[in-house]
Amino acid sequence: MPKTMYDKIWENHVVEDRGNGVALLYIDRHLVHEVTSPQAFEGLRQSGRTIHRPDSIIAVPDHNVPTKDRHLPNPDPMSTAQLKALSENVAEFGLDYIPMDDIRQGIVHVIGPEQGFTQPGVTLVCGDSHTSTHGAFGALAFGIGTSEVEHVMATQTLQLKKSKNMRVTVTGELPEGCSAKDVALAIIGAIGTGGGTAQVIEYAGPVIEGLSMEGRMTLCNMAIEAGARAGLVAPDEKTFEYLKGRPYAPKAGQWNSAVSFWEGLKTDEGAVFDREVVIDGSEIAPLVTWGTSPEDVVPITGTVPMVASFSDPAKRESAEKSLVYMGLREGQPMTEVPVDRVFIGSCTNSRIEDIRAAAAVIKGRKVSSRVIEALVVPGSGLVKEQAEAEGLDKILIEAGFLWREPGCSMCLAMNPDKAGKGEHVASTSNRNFVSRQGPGARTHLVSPAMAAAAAIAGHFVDVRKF
Ligand SMILES: CC(C)[C@H](C(=O)O)[C@@H](O)C(=O)O
Ligand code: SF4
Repeated sequence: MPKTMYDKIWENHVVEDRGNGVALLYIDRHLVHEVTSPQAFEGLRQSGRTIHRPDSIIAVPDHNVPTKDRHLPNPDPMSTAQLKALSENVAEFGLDYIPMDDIRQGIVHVIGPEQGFTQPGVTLVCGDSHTSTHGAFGALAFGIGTSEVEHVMATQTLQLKKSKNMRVTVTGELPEGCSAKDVALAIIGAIGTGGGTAQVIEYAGPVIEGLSMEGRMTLCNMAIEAGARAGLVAPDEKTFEYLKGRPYAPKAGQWNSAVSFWEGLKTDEGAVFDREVVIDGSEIAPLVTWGTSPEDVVPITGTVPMVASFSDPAKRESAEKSLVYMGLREGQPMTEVPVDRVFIGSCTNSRIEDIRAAAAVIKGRKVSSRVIEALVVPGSGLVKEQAEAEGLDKILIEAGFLWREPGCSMCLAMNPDKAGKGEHVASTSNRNFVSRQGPGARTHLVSPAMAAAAAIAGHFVDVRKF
């Protein structure tokens, strides 16, 4: 019977079939950050257990790290405690660790692929919901809770229920001025934040094939915002090219056999998906969110929706609340929404391609005087180094942007980078929840090019006409 890529990876990892679609699955790789690991290490210590395969783990601090003045004491005692716990735990358990002052440090979902640790066909977990990012390489990658982190550390397995197969095909050609972020937002806008529940989404079609690895990561990163267990893209020449020569990638002697195994992972001709969604990529426009859920998207050419336009009463009620929180009025053109702060970063959009896209818009222009602060936070030290080698930092700094050290930063404000109450933030991150970027802050999700254009204009603007 023809199989999907998800079926194949699942079957390759079953240790024990427990019936009813439940199985004990072997976990190949595990990424660890400071927020969701302290209790897991503590649990191991208390039960006198060790880590089954220390070589399956890379640990890195990212959420709490300050993005400036790293030589000074961390102002937040909770962050300090978590960062200290991570460095002590990795030493005690003998794990690969990328400390804060290492050029390779960065957001866990940026550094995994960058180090070649993320590979096609593997099962990869992390105590973090955006682990779906790694599906861009054809890895079965998903977020787990802290108790599962401990379980994987101790046993290298997880008991899981198999998800359903869903395929989202994006046809046609992406219009000028649109990027992977707009594709991700368009999909969530179409299927909703519950659209992928209990499913693994395989992204396919010419638009997906045309995306770079960075773009595919942006797309899979947001699979979780559509409620999916994981996102997947079939590995191809771009995937192999990206991985070749990276520190953890297969070495010369094993490379060819790895590639032929990876080539066999793609979904077989005629495999049946439980659900198929087709989106016309040529209809996608640069998108902006107006509400407090990632599904609340409108094209930049559009207006804030009328509450009465939602047929579902629950959605009507939440739209009403969102508009009050966001300080927007029904029918307001999106280009009239002001921007007080700009954040270009996060595991969604902090890779070199994202910084290049922002710099291309910003070059020779100045950040609007109404913008309090415009931040660019590269996803890793290596991204930062590359951007600086290309002179992108200079373009950004000359325009009035702040150029920072890598980390999660204002994506979730677990560090000193926060937006103020009532401020509208043009943000390249993935969640626009209430107070996500600081108490009372109003997040609008956009692509890097759209965030850059908003910084210059001081309000949202169509980057295609900019
Ligand atoms: C802190 C962590 C548990 C959390 C997650 O799992 O996603 C964070 O990364 C986020 O983006 O909200
Ligand atoms: S950048 Fe944001 S979404 Fe990504 S791991 Fe960090 S906090 Fe979570």
